[in-house]
Amino acid sequence: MYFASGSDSSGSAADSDSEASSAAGAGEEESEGNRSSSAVAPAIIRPEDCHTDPKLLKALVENHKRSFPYAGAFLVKNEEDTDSNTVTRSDPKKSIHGLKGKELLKHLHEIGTLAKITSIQGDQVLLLGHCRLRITEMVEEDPLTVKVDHLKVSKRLMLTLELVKRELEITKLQQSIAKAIEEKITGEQRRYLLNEQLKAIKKELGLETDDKTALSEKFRKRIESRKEKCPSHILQVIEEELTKLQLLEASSSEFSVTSNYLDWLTVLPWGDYSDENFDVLRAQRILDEDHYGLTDVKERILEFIAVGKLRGSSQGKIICLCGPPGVGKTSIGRSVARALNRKFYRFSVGGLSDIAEIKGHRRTYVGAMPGKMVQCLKSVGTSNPLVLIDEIDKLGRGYSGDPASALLELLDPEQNANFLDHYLDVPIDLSKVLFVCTANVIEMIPGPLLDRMEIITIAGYITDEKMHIARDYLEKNTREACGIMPEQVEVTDSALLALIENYCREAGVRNLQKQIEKVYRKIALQLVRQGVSNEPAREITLVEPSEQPTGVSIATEVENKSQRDSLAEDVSVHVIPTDFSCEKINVVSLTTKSEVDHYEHPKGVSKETSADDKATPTNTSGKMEANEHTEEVMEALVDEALVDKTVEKVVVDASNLDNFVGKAVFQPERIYDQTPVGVVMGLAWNAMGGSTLYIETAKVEDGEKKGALVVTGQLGDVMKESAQIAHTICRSILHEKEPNNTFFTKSKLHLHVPAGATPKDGPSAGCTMVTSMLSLAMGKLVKKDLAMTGEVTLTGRILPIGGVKEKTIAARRSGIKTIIFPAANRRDFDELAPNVKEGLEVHFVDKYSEIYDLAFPSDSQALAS
Ligand SMILES: Nc1ncnc2c1ncn2[C@@H]1O[C@H](COP(=O)(O)OP(=O)(O)OP(=O)(O)O)[C@@H](O)[C@H]1O
Repeated sequence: MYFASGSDSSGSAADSDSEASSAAGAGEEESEGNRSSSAVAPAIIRPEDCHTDPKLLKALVENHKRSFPYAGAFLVKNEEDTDSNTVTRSDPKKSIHGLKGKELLKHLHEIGTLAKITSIQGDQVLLLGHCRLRITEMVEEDPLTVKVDHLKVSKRLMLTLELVKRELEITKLQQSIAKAIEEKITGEQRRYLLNEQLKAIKKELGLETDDKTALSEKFRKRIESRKEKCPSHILQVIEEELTKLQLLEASSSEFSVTSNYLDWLTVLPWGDYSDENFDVLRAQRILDEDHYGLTDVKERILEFIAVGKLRGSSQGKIICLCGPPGVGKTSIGRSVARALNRKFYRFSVGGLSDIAEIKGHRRTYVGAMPGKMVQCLKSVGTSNPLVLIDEIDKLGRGYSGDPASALLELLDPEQNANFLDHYLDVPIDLSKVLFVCTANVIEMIPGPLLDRMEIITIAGYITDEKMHIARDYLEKNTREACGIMPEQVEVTDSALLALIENYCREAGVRNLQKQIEKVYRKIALQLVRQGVSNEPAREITLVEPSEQPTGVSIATEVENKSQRDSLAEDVSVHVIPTDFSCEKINVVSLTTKSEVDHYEHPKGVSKETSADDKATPTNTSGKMEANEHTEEVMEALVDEALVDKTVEKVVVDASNLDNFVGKAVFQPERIYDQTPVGVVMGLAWNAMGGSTLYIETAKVEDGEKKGALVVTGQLGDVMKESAQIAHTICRSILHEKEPNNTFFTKSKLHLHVPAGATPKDGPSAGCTMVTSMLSLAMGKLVKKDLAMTGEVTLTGRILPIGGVKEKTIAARRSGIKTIIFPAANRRDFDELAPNVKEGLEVHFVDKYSEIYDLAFPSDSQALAS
């Protein structure tokens, strides 16, 4: 950096962070404006490194003594800017001090600063910068004295001003923010302080306790009332947790975990039991009240209650109600709870795969919850509810733990006295809980669970039972739910029968219930359309002729007139113009307000006019006078209307059923009235109930060594094997019956089981397949209205099958008169209700030869093949 000395003096100067160098004084004449001087120093040089030019110092001292002590200071140009020959990189200071006059001037910046010499001590000069200068010409060489121009700087000032303004704004903003924050903090502090003071005062006065104390009080109060009944280990845990709660900071997460835990612990009904009712007669009445039939199921339940009565408690058994959907498993469970006077809780475990649903989460998890059983106890408020676990056969596969094992721990009477929920972490006694499970198929229930269950099977209903259920339970409930009076509707037996047989053929009655609901919804709409409302207020609309041919009307609500008197109090009368002749007064109908609004006016009557008139009852006396007899006639007609328009009953019978529920969904199961050669009816069952099915066999082609069998109809492996077995047996039977018949060795057969889209499996169609193939081989028709079921072995033995009741019901539904069952199933059949067995000819067989005799009686019609 370089400094220039004052105008008429010269010298050198240096300040603390820059280096002084030489300067040249200027002549007297420059003092007014053009002053010249110079000082040279390289950057980053310490004061001790400074070179003092005695001539320059002397000039500066002289200047300082005068009344105008100024010098000019100029920066040395950067090395790059200067001539490298003159100022070398290695020693710029030395080089610059060696220069004089013009040479030196060349290395100085043209612009410099006018500086006041404030003090000179020894060879140290203190300068104070004032304004900018520009060197114009050199006056003296040594010390360098130059003429200068004083520069005005207005543009820079403007820029500086802008910067200053900006800085000012920023400072102001910062100040206001700081102020706001400060105010907020002090406000909050104030509020907090005041609140704390208030709390302290209230506490002192005994008006309020703090949050922690209030919470602890709440938990203590809850448990206080059942301290006697609550197990001691639970009380101990509660006490420990309460102490812990007092030590925790109310805002900490641990505090909320502990208080939640205490909430659960104290809310459970420890030792609270509902008084069990073991009155068998009452139970029977309740069960009959809720369900038709199901005698064996009810009997089993009553036995169970009777044992409970003798023992004094009913625990120790898990009942499992098993049967197709909609047969009333869930609702039976609900009835049992009612009969025993236990609270009812239901949860489904279908698809359940997380054992936390049963056992709860550990408390360490965020959002941890106890399992279903603890939730159940909380919601029912007693320790001995009836818990219905639905869909136990559809339990999911666990990804963390096995849900079946968790259920076992819950259900097993041996284990559940000390059931441990992960969340509660204290043993709970569930031994007084009565568990009832439901399932569609027993086979899918996990073995260890099944082992501990008392299975009660509900097979499904026959038409007759469905009729009773529909008539006495479903229809009644639905009618009430729809707000329809019994006298307003009649659903005939034929309609119900058609509904059951053609629309809802499944084992249960859920679909039947839906269809009945559909019928009643339609009836409700029909009744409303007819203008019947079961609401108390009713309106009668009369149509009064307009005397004006333009259609201007006297339509109004007739109030306080004689008509009104003749009606019930809650009936009002609307008069709407229809005709221009005053003789014609029509009672439109007994109607609701909405019907009045939608009333179609006859031609010639302006709807708008009528509507307006109707809305604003005007003085109609003039018009009424014009039709003196109107009132009289109307009165008579209203009376008549009341008599005539009593509610028309809606009758639903088989002929108009499809107006209510659409076209029938089911075609009759029977495809053939008399099965042709090669076709035999079999019986099948699955989770949905029983059904009949046909086994059809046809010949594909003939020829030496062509004997073979193809099967179709989505048959499973077991059923395919059954077909192979049947094919083999048929050969030996045919050989025995007709030794010369070579049908099976020469014919390629095709066996099909409709319906082709439904997958089927199981061995129970074995005997039916044999019969079907033999019928074809011998060209004999099978006995009419015969159905059979039974597994067949290679030696012709008939093995038992499942679903006897379902199959019997299905056979009855299809109008079958004779059924063949395996002899081993006789017991199952004997257990069936008499109404299920009624009118059926049933044969129990051990060997296929017996079936043969039944299926092809000696007088059967033989057809030529
Ligand atoms: N015997 C019956 N008497 C009167 N109503 C019955 C009878 N059986 C079933 N119901 C009625 O049928 C409806 C369906 O019954 P529910 O829901 O109990 O069937 P579910 O066997 O539990 O079916 P899912 O296996 O699909 O759960 C209920 O409204 C029930 O009241």
